[in-house]
Amino acid sequence: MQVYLDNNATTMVDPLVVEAMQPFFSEIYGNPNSLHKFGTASHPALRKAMDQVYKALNASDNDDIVFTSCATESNNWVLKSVFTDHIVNGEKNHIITTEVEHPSVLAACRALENEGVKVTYLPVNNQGVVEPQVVKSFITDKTALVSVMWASNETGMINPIKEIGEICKEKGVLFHSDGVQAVGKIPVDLQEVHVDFVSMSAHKFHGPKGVGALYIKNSQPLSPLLHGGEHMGGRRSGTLNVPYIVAMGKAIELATTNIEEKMASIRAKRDRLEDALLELSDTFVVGDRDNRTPNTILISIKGVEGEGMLWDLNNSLIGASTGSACASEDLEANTVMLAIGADNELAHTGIRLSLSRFTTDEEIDYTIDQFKKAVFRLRSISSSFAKVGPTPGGESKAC
Ligand SMILES: Cc1ncc(COP(=O)(O)O)c(CN[C@@H](CS)C(=O)O)c1O
Repeated sequence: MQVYLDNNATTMVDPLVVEAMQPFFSEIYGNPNSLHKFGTASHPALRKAMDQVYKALNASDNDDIVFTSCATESNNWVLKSVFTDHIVNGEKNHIITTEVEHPSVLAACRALENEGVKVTYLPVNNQGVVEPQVVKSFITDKTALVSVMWASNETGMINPIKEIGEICKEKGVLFHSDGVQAVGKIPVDLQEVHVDFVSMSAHKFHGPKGVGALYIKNSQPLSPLLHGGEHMGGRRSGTLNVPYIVAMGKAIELATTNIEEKMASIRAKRDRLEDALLELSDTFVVGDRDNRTPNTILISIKGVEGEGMLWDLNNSLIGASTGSACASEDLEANTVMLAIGADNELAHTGIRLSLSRFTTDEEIDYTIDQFKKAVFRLRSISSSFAKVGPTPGGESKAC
């Protein structure tokens, strides 16, 4: 048996999505910007995909949704164009974000710091979420943008986006949320929550890699990141990737139809897995599961290096991660665990398990069995665990 539990890194493309893409490779393949029939033949499908995304997000007709190549592009677009539109002219000079954002936000912010922008990286609490009043306390009349991820790719913890949005609206500050780990996984209603910009990525909800989108509230101005053509109303140049846009529409429709039912089913499997793993001594899971995306567990196993655990699980054909795939090469401590106050040793023991709607009960049973065997094996050769020994009574909990 092989079990894929790294769905926060990327997901399998739903076979129904693959089917929806097919006609647009060799049958309806014209350039949508061409005026002839080969080009206009793709327009109905493009309109349908756009409608599917609007419906899934409950976006208003006054809002814009622009397809991009990925969420990394969407995140960079917001940050760099807010800089262009509101900071270069001297109107503002400050951006607020958090310490635990995805690298595509953090690296873009660091690039803007090199341009002289003042960036505040807010801390998170011991649950790994940022507190609205902390956001409010750092907003000044020079703040151009607040950027806070909707849900963490590492922990699944969900930030108080509605409350932060109300603060930003009251203060007249633009608000961006990296919605990659929320869209398609939990309800996102953009008429319920005030956010100016939301980034998303199809390969997180069973669409293909290489297509994402940016939601822009009230179609407000935002300078293009890419120039050179009137595509997407001049918002984002580049020939439309028709099969992938069609795929994103189908994928978001599948992911958000009966989403509560889908969430309940995934959550039940996740909770069963989490409860079983917490039976191991000296383990803890980051964040209260009631405020977490239904598919994610970030578990720390005292005395077991994350990378070692990954390889052991890999030998059992179980795919997991120690944190975001973008950081998988470095053997650094998990930054989110450091941010919530774990010490350096503990922060090296994090394992991220992320399920999907395709995860089966049999796969959960297999994972529980193999995970416990791996922990026993690795602890038996672990110098640190042997030295310390298990905590009497083996304190294990979600926190
Ligand atoms: C919150 C968040 N924001 C942006 C991205 C990037 O999405 P792209 O469409 O691939 O560019 C990701 C992708 N996180 C993967 C790969 S690093 C993970 O293992 O956590 C994300 O989780």
